[in-house]
Amino acid sequence: MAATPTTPAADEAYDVIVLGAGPTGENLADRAHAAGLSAVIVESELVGGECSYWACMPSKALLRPVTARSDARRVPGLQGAADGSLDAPAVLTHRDAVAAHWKDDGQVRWLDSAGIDLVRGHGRLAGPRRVVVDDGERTLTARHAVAVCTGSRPVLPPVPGLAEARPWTSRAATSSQAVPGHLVVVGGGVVGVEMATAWRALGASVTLLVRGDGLLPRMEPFAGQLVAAALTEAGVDLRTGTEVREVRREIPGGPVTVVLDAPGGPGGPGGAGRDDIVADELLIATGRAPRTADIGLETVGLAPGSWLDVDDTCRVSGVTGGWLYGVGDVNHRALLTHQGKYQARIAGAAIAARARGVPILESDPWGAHAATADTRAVPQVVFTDPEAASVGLTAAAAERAGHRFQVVDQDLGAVAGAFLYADGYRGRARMIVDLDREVLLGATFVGPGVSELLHSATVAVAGEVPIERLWHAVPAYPTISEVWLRLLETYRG
Ligand SMILES: Cc1cc2nc3c(=O)[nH]c(=O)nc-3n(C[C@H](O)[C@H](O)[C@H](O)COP(=O)(O)OP(=O)(O)OC[C@H]3O[C@@H](n4cnc5c(N)ncnc54)[C@H](O)[C@@H]3O)c2cc1C
Ligand SMILES: NC(=O)c1ccc[n+]([C@@H]2O[C@H](COP(=O)([O-])OP(=O)(O)OC[C@H]3O[C@@H](n4cnc5c(N)ncnc54)[C@H](O)[C@@H]3O)[C@@H](O)[C@H]2O)c1
Repeated sequence: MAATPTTPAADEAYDVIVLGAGPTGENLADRAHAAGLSAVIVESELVGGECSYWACMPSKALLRPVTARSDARRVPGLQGAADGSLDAPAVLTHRDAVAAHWKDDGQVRWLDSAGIDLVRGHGRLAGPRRVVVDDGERTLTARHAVAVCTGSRPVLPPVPGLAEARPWTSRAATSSQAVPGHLVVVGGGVVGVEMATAWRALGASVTLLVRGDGLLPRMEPFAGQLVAAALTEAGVDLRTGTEVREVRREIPGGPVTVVLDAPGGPGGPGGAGRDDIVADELLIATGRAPRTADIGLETVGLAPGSWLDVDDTCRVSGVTGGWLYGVGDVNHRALLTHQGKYQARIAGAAIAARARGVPILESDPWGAHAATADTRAVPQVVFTDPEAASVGLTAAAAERAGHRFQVVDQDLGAVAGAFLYADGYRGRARMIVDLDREVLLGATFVGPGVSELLHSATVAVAGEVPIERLWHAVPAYPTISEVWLRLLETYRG
């Protein structure tokens, strides 16, 4: 019997099509809509993206009880109240609520209220300004722009047996319903240290394997050192200079054997060697890759699977007609929710200006149409215990960039506010001063409660506030912010 011919659905036209409803895509669609453009978002999983369900929000829900308990333990009079272990089931239940039980009704309601259309399904480019959803079920065309906001996914290094062992990646590490007895974490970056902190405090034995000589290699070295000391004190078995050579898991869901190339002799193939670790679970936290392998990049002359190379308006380079944008993780400028949302505001404004035919965009650094902060003033908080917070350049990055600069350090524990915040407060602050322009290039704070201190530094770095004016920004006494005064006093002599 002949198949019934189907009529192809007519193209649906919008001013802007957004691929991916993570924090970046939502904000881009919102900006476009606020500028009077029609916008549709295509989403293959949950509206809200990685951040809401398997990244920022659930991970911070797991970490908040850890830092709250530590803070309480360091305040005289409260120690007894905060003794004992965390109530793991209560923490996991709260985490489930923070992740909205992996349902996106609330975010869909927000899209509705914002006047943004939603198409569920996998979106792919099909030539200039066209997107097909779920292999042609629907075809969308864009009058002005298509914005790829498809984010990133975890990378598994090419270790024999690793993929077959089905290790945890960030999704399982933020959504697991049970605490593993023994968790091995590979990678000493942000995901590795945050998840080692959380699962250790929830009761797991944790082994953290790092191939370099320290943690958090993109931050000032003292950040990794202080976090490493605290993790070790908390009972984490931290092993640096260690490579994973092979992984074996004979029974799905059963124990996993991690074979190491560690100093002191590798374990042999077959049986368990001296340095092998047998654990209940293995988390791989070794970085991210773009989610661009299957989005039709080849139909517009780009290489599938690549990070999208963009200009400061987030427009993708090398695409005729300039209608394609790459915003958020997918452009690899700064893999952080707040930076993706910032880029979305900038790109949304640029798309709207171009749609209106504005002849010259404000595309100089710090202009309305130029993403600038995502390369020059990126704030990041690592929510470990102690917290590590930084913005702008480290000393090493300032050196590489050829600046003439001075490093100014301060013991955070010596500040009155810190002394009151916690008994035996341990922490450190550093600012990097540009000696030619007398402004801050960067700042780093490590210690309990420093996350809320970071925005002051972000304002100073992004605003290029002259040191002589910062001298008049008087921190309230007795707060941890008084570290600013100590840093400036040290610098001015
Ligand atoms: C464990 C962890 C913790 C983190 N914690 C923080 C933190 O505390 N603070 C912070 O700032 N950042 C944090 N991040 C980083 C943050 O999660 C990302 O920077 C952020 O989610 C990027 O947003 P995005 O919108 O670019 O991409 P995503 O959030 O990844 O969203 C992309 C969306 O696109 C959809 N999609 C992909 N392909 C298609 C397609 N072909 N068709 C339709 N839809 C598609 C996906 O389903 C997804 O919903 C963390 C990351 C991890 C892994
Ligand atoms: N609090 C936050 O802001 C937060 C939290 C989590 C994640 N994130 C973002 O998510 C992104 C991903 O985080 P991540 O920790 O996966 O990546 P990352 O790039 O921060 O760290 C990955 C680490 O793994 C190491 N590594 C790479 N290959 C390895 C291998 N084969 N064996 C052992 N180690 C290896 C790297 O040297 C690096 O130190 C980051 O860019 C981060 O900004 C942010």
